[in-house]
Amino acid sequence: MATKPLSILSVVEDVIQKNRSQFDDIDFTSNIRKSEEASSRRNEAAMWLQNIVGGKELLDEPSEEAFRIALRSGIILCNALNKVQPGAVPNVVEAPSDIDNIPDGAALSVYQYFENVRNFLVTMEEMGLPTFDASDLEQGGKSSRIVNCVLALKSYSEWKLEGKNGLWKYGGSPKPQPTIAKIFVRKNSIPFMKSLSRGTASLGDKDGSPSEHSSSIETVLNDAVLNDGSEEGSIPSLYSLVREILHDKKQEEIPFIVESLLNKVMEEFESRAITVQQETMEEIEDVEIKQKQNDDVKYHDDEKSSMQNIIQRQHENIQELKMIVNQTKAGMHCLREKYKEDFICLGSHLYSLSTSASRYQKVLEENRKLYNQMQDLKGNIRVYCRVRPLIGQQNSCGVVGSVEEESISLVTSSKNGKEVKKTFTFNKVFGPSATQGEVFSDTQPLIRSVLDGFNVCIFAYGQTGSGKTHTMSGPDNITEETVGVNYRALRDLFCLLEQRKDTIHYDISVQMLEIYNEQVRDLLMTDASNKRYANLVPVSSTADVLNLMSLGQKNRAVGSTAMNDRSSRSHSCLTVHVQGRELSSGNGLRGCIHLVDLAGSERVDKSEVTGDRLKEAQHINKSLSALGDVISALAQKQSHVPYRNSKLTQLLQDSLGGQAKTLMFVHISPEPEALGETISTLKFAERVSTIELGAARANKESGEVKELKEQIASLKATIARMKDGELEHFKQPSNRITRGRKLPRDDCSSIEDPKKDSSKLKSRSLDIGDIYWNSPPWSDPHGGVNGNEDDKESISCGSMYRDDSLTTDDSFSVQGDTESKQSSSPLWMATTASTNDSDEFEFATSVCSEPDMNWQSHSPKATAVSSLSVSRPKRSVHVRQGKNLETRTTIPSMLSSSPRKHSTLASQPRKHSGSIDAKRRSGNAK
Ligand SMILES: Nc1ncnc2c1ncn2[C@@H]1O[C@H](COP(=O)(O)OP(=O)(O)OP(=O)(O)O)[C@@H](O)[C@H]1O
Repeated sequence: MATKPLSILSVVEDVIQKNRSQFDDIDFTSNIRKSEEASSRRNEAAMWLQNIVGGKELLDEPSEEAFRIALRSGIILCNALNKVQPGAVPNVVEAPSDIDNIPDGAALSVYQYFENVRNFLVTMEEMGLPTFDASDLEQGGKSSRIVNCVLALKSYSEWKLEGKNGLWKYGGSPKPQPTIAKIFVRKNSIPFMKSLSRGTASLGDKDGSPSEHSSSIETVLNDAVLNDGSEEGSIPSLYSLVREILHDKKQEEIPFIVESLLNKVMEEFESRAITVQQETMEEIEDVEIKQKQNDDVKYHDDEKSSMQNIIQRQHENIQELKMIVNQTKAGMHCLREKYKEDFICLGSHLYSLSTSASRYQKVLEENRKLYNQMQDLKGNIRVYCRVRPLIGQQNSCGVVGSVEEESISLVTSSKNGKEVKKTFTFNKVFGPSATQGEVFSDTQPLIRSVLDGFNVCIFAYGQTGSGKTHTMSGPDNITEETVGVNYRALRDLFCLLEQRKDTIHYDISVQMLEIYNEQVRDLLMTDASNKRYANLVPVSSTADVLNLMSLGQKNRAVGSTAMNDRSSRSHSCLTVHVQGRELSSGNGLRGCIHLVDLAGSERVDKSEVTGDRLKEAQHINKSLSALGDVISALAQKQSHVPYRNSKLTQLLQDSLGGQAKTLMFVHISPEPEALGETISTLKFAERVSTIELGAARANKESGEVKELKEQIASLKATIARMKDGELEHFKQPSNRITRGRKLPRDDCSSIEDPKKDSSKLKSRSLDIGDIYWNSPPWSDPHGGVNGNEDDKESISCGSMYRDDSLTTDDSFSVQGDTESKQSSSPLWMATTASTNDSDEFEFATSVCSEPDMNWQSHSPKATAVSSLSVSRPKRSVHVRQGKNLETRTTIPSMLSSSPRKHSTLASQPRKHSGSIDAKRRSGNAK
């Protein structure tokens, strides 16, 4: 849009050009009306002044000239102002007293003129009321401004009279309200108006020729040009235009034409200014938009560049990360290689470690072997002698002359009264002052053997009151120092067990039996109704064993005799069964230790007893005599060892043969009156100590053998199930395949009920069925020593299995069905049983627990060590040359075989026939 230049000259020129014709047709009627309006206003002002001030200076309707002259002195104006606003002009210079004589129009003194008018105008201006120029009072034609001023004061006065306060706003002024455009125009208004004023004044000249008018207009235009400062070149055309308009106009028309022209110029100028302003605003907006767009572009550019920077940085980061990943990969590769090497290294270390471990195992095994070989070299039957102190005679040694490491001398008097010294040699001799600990220290190695799978028997032998119970159990008031071999042995057992727990797992069970008058009784029995089964109680600590021992002691039959009121007339046997499994190989081993406190060995005639006590003593002597027979048979390498002659030898069978290690504590009393018994005891003991059996063997079986056995057992079970009828046959008591032998009926009937409750101890009762199905076989690489049938029958490892040839209908029965027995796996048992002929008591131990089925299926060689009827190669029994052969004959009660009570078993064919029976028959034939 083309914007017209905003210069006064161009505006004036344009206005003149546009309104040229209009200036020619000015309506003078309106001019007249305006003139009338002006005179009316003047009259109103004059009237108001006259009313408020009074006086006669002002006429009712004064002419413009008269109005001006009346007000020239400023007195009326100041007085009127003081009336409206009292004290507004404090000092009003009054007119001289002869003012009436002063001609009209005569000039007042300069002082009056200046002072009053000035004060009036200043005050009016301060009050915010319209004013006029002081010169307006001097020149004609300007009364309208003076009139306006007076009417404004009047209006103010009326506003005040209405009781209003605050800022008064003049509403009656013909002045238009200022606008933006007018403000803009008013910039040049003062000189412009002055020019107009001057122009008007010049137009008012009487001469009033157009050239003079033109000259006035020219002056106005010149002022405008000078103030505008532009378009100097257009002045001539503007002059000619103005002249053209005014040259034919009358004098009185010119002000109106000029006023009209100026109004139009003002309007045009305002509209143009607004337009220019709008255009300027639009331009500014355009510029701003462009600026903004530029800014946006710049922002986008900046953003783009920052994004590019970010991308660049990220790219660099990615590169860096790639580098790190590559480095990490390389590191990982190195690490993997290193780990591989480490693994290989570790593997080789592990291999060497495992090799070392297996070597260590071998060394350990070798160590065990050597250890037990060393024990073997000491002899499998060892005899320790212990001398009891003289009771009540601390300083006397009685008949004991001297006690050496391995020998003891007795001082006796001969027939001729001379003192004779008799010396006896043993593996070890403990004097009266030997402590319980010292006695046990030489027993300790045997305990270790038990955990290595050997059978051990420690028994205390000696006459009543010689200290057997003291050695085995301890005195009545037991302390840590005085506890006997039993407790110490078990404590050691558990100690070793703990040490070996990383290599071998052990299960320990305890059995406690008593043989009284050739009757076997379970000392751990808590249930009186169940007399036929001996308890085998699992234990896990010495405390458990102590509790059991205490229960056993309570159950044990104790009576008094003339010689020792605390004497026990029964044999008691504490048996500890050990079953171990090597954790590495799975190989199993079994061992057991019998701790036997024998009844007193004194002769009946010295016991001075009769009746029941005599019977007890006879039984005791009989069983000890049977023990002597067995030992004698072993010493003389007899083909037949009469284990079956007493319950005691049956019980200890496994510990008296070549399989076991035996330790006999021989106790002697130092009292002179016991000399005879002492000598007999020592002779017997010395004889025993000369026996040297073959090397003992551990009860071990390899994992492979064990596995095969399990398979066989499983197959047998299947066969048994298939052949149900046959199984039923086995279930019949009369047909049951068992091993054992008959015992007198009263053995069982005489069993006493302890009626003791030991509910704290968990025990389990075992029966023959357990053995039948589950007991592991006993293998003997050496085979048997006895070739004849008696031996086959009598070979026992401390157990007596019922022979089916001996069983009768009222014998013990298998508890539960046979298959169910497979689920329980007891290894050892003791049972009581009865037959038609007599009651029987049977007890079994680990070493004789092979089931008959297994036993039958084994080859003779493999099963040679099975308890009953498998022939064994002859073992070497060496009898050391004793110093005194007389020993053999001086203990008739022990060494001379009492009439052997051969079991009918030997001559009776066994019902569970097979190779075993065939062998037996062939043995009989020999
Ligand atoms: N080495 C010893 N030191 C101190 N006292 C002992 C010793 N040996 C035994 N006695 C004491 O001698 C007495 C008899 O001992 P003990 O009862 O052990 O004999 P025993 O051989 O078991 O008799 P019995 O055959 O009648 O059972 C007890 O009072 C016991 O304390």
